[in-house]
Parts: sequence; C-alpha cells; structure tokens
Amino acid sequence: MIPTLDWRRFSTGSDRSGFIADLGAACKAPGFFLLTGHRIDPALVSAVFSAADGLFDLTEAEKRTLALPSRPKDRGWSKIGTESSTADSPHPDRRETFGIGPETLGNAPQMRWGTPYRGTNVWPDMPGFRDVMLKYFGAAQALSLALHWAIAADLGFPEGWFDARFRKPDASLRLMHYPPARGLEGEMGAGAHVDQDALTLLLTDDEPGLQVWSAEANDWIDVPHVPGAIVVNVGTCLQDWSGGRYAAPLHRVLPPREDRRSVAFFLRPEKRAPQVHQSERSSLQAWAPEATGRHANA
Ligand SMILES: O=C(O)CCC(=O)C(=O)O
Ligand SMILES: [Fe+2]
Repeated sequence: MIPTLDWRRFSTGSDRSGFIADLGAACKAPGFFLLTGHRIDPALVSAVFSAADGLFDLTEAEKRTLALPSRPKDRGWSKIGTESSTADSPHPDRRETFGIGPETLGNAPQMRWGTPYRGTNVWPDMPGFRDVMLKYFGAAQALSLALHWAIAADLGFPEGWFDARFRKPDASLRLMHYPPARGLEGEMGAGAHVDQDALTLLLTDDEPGLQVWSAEANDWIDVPHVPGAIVVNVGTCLQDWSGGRYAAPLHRVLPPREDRRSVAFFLRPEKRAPQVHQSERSSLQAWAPEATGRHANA
C-alpha cells in the first residue's frame, strides 16, 4: 500500500523516467512513500537516535532548561501533553519533542524577535549532540531538495523552479519520543493532521504507530518501518504548488506499546507565516502566496 522507491534509479540515472513516474504516482496517492538507496549514512542515523535518546533521558528539570515556551513546536524541548496535532482536540499529543531550526537563519537579526518559527537554537550540554544533529539536518535537507528535482520533472515545471523557492529554505528537525500507551480513552501519540510543509522526511524506529488515511481503503493504514528506508510524505505547500495533483495526506500516530522514537525533517520554502494551527489552511496564502497561483513570481 505504501510504495517503496529506490533513489538510485534517479541518482545514478539508471531509470530516471521510471523513478519520476513512480514518485509522481506515490505523491498523488497515498502521498507517502518509503525511500531506499538514499545514501544517508546509517551510522549517522543511529547517532541521531542515540543522541535523541540521551536528550529525552535527561531529567525533567534539565529538559525544562531547554524549553522555549514562546516558540513551541519549532525549537527546544516541549513536554508531553502540551501540544495537539489535531485542532480543538481534547486529547493533546502524548509525546515529547525537541526542535532544531537552521542555524544560519536563527542568527540573522530579523530572526531574533521572537517571531514564531524563528529564533536561535537551544542545545543541550551533551558532547556531540549539536554536530550530529546539524550533520543530519544538512543531509536531510540536501536529499529533500534533490527529491524536488524529480518532482519538478513529474509536474512539468521548468528545471530550477523549486531551486528558486528553496534558495534559503526554512526547515526544521523534530526529535520525538512517544511513551508507552496507558490505554486511556482517546489517547493519541499525535492526532490526525496534515503537514504544512513541502516534504517531510521521517526516520522511524521499529515500534509501530504511524498511520495514513487511505481514501482508497477508506481506512487508516499502517506505515511500515523498513530498516534503512526514510518515510517521505507530501505537505500542504507542495500540494498547493502542484495545483492539487499531489495530496498532503492525513496521518496520525497511535500511542505505542513500547517507547517509540521518530525524527522528522520538515522542508519549507523561504517565506513563512506566523505560527498558525495546522488546521488553518487559509494561512498558507500568507507564507506561500505563489501556491495560490495569484503571485506567480513571488
Ligand atoms: O512520529 C511520527 O511517526 C510522525 C510524526 C508526525 O507526523 C509529525 O510530527 O508531523
Ligand atoms: Fe506529520
């Protein structure tokens, strides 16, 4: 149900047109695919998970020093139960998160005013943590930009169309830890939502929980964990750029049986709106006006 695509078909040129066609089909439905052959070092991925485990293992008092309450979701630590992926849900997400943004953007003067989604990173006092995260941030960003070359070809956009929009991409890395379910009514790891970015690259561990809504099946379907594969999904920004040909799929995370970890990399274009709830689709116009087609050269 969730297609697997081997990036080497595109990157080595062995089957570019086949890869582009399969990628396009996957982005239309279900809007999720597994990417293999991507050349992100498995040792780097393990190091990211180990560093994330180390962070979430800190005491609550230590983690509180890494929380940036004015900028939730984007940078720093966020405690279990403080956020909700689904609008107006009485059940907050049962997960703790740690967000990292682009270092360079964060240090620009206009980024220091507490604007939501902007700001400087906060780093735990843990040897190697920052280096590992920034190295993975760079690798995930490069891969997500390269995927857009194939996407441009599928959508019939001129070469470089996306490059112009991602010259200084705004992106973030979110480490997530879902504690085991307590079995309470309505409990959810992450409520049903669509991602408000162009593409999301997700690393999962082997604890199940992630599900995507399938219109075809008229049901939730499990997104499998395939060792070494990266889970990729379409966000609302790319959905709009594609004129609705691609779908930003609704997905959620069920409360896991055992501790579950995941690492999401969100790629967005340069322009960003003030922080809005994920359900407020009209807000897209504020940060990706070209997505509406009304500002073709924005
Ligand atoms: O943890 C996961 O597997 C997915 C999380 C997610 O969908 C998100 O943070 O947007
Ligand atoms: Fe998501």
